[in-house]
Amino acid sequence: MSQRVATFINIGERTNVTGSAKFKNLILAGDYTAAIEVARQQVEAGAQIIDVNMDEGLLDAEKAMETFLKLIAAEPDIARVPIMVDSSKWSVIEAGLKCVAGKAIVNSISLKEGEAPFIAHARKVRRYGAAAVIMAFDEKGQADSIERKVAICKRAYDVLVSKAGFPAEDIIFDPNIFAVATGIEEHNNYGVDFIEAVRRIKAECPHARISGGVSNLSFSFRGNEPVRRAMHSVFLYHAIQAGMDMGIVNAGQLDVYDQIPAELRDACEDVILNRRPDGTERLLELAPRYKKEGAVAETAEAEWRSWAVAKRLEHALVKGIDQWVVEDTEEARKSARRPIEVIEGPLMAGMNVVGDLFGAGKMFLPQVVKSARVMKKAVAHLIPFIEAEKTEKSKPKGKIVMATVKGDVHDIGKNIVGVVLQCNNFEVVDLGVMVPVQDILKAANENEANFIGLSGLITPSLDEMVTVAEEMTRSGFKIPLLIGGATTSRVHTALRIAPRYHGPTVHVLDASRAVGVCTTLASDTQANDFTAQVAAEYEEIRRQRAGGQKDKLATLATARANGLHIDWNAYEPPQPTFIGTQAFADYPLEDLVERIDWTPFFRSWELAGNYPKILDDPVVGDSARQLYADARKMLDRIIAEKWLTAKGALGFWPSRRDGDDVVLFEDEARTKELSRLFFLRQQVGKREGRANMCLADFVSPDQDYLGAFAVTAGHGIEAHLERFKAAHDDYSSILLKALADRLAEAFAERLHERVRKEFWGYAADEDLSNDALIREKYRGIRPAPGYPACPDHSQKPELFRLLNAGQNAGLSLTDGFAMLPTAAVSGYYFAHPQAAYFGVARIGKDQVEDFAARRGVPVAQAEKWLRPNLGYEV
Ligand SMILES: C[S@@+](CC[C@H](N)C(=O)[O-])C[C@H]1O[C@@H](n2cnc3c(N)ncnc32)[C@H](O)[C@@H]1O
Repeated sequence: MSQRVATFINIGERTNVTGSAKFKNLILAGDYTAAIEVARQQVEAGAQIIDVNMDEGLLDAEKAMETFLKLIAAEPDIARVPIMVDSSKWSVIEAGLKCVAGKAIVNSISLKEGEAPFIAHARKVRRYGAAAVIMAFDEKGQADSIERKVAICKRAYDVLVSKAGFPAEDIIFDPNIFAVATGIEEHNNYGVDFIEAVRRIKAECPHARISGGVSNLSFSFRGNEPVRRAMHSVFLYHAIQAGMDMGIVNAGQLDVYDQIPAELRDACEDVILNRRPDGTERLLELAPRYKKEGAVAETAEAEWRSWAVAKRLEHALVKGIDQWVVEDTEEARKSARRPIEVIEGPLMAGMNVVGDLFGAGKMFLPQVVKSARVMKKAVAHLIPFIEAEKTEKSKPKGKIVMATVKGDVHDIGKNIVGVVLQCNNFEVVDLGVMVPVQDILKAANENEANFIGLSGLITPSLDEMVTVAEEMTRSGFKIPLLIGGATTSRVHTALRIAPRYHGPTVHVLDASRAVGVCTTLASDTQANDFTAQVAAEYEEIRRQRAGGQKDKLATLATARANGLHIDWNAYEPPQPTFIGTQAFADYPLEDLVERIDWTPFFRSWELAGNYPKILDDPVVGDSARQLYADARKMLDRIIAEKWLTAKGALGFWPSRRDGDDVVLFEDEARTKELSRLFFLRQQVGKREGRANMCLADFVSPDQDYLGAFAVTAGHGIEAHLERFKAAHDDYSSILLKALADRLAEAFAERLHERVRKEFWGYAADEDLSNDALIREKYRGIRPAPGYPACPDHSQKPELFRLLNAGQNAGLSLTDGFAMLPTAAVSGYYFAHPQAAYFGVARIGKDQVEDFAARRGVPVAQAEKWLRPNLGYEV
């Protein structure tokens, strides 16, 4: 099969006014520029011949044919494929033939009006050196049975060869493909008739070729593209084996026969080969299920594998197919002067297409990451050759330490920038993702870096970048700081980051600018001018932004007076079933799967929309479905092969509120103080009747309880990340990280549910669906340090101490209070029915001083911890 498929010729059908409404409208509107693009797209999608038809009542078809073909002749990338001049009018065909420089194909002539005109037309075709499509048509009409198909073709063949001197190899028969599965019994054998006729015509008419308009076949399934594509693929699979040489078919829209789901493929086969009387009913029954399933495979594999190597590399990059990338890269390398040219040429060109599609919203992050995986594999193959080639002269232009900052796992942008810089002779020290500031500075020192590049995709990264800038200043760095990533901007860099760093700070818009910026900054002559110019631009941005008025904050005393006043006399605090902690050493992952909230999973890949609706989204649905299928597949393996271990701890303690603190005790008598948690209160002005909230307000000043938890699903992840790293597989790596995050969140959700029903037991009868759980329709909250109601991350060490999270859950904290393993969730449990989430937002200096005094730390330390919430400049 594959051998024959490789020689099968696709005839593009979109430049046909009778078949494409879009093309017709362009021609009617005289928009030939856009019409030519249609031809180009066809060729790019793999058409090896393009069929041009201008048979439209409102058109001067001869003129249109002439104009269009002349324009095409001037486009080398289109003109390289033969043109099929298609018309039912001989005058139009002749007008076309006059404009085609290379070998043309006439579509079509037939015995419809008898032998004499047929011979006359054939002779004329011959004079132009063209080939011709011969329709299986005679004086009696179209051939509809095997016998008539074969008989008419044989007769035409004999006439052409013996009477018109027509070369047999220039004869292309079209024995008519008719629609099957129409509900009319006579039509059931049409597929078989065509295939059988092909076999016999090939035997009886040596050297002649066979073609056909494939889309007719599936006419009854209009509107169901996936089923139509499957039918076409199955049909061609058999017809090509029988000897079909070419076909009018949308080349980019054929599924790979082997990849069609077996059930659908069998049903199509039953219909096309007329294998069972109820074939049509069965396919009709099945069809709706596949309507939304999308493409089985974008382009028939055999087809794109035959393209030129640069085109193949581009296709592999755009489609994220890594199967052949090493062999294609090797082929490109062999024909390149230097290995680096493969990167600078076809690979970068392919990545540019990816970048453009991504930018235009036609491609989404999961696909881009798959593309990056292809790129990485290609580059990994080339690196040894590039290294081997390096001479004394090619010293790196500079060294850059790059990192995705702490709190962020996204590194595609960074990786691409890294690749581009490496290709341009910069040395890249890539520290990976979630890199704490200390590690960045340490690496920069150790490597004597010339620049530091920070990347981030999520908003919290912006603050982390400010921290890095401050730390760089504190540590006396002077080297340029480059800021990049989707969430960053020139304005944020100018307003927040640049003022915190004493050296040059430059926002780099995208990978393509990175080389220019680094080259300029590495240049002895240009660096100073450039940094001065950027600094002046940023100063101007700051000047323009200055002066915006902010709401006035209430004093801490006023805010406290306006706190939430719960009637504690009317409340009986529920007693937990135990005091102290409980550990879960190996929580079953199976128990977590149904608690997974998939919506944030898609968001982490920048696919907007709620699960499960997102799977049917008209824009991102295809991407989302593909990603979801990959995720479920990996999740099954995570569980079956126990890639990850979930560990956690929870605890309950007698407690009491003390101002804005909550005091925890070892004993029910509340005499032995165990801990004190320091909460913050809203100070932004409130409307009448709205409280200035603080989490402490939800705890009784007499006798109450507070709970806490810390869970992770990240144990064991490293070995697998290493494995993916070795395979240059960022896609699987990020997928695994995202799934581990999901499992950790699901663990938190599941544990909270058990807390309410079992361990604290204040809602034993709760019975909520997963959807209701996700919407947090239950009593009580589990606020997490670092989130808006308790934005202070620095309370995490105390939380971890209380839970003995190190021993009980194998969890630790980085210097920046990020939890390790990364897939982790922690927080407090509040049980009061009025407990709700809120945001502390901006706070005043009076509260920061009060907070510092309560915690026994200098005000400056408190300001550092609370920086994102400070309502004043420091
Ligand atoms: C980040 S989402 C996580 C749940 C989501 N279903 C998931 O799987 O990703 C919600 C959690 O964030 C925390 N959270 C949300 N809003 C908060 C707030 N204002 N203050 C404190 N914590 C908050 C709580 O721990 C809450 O359970």
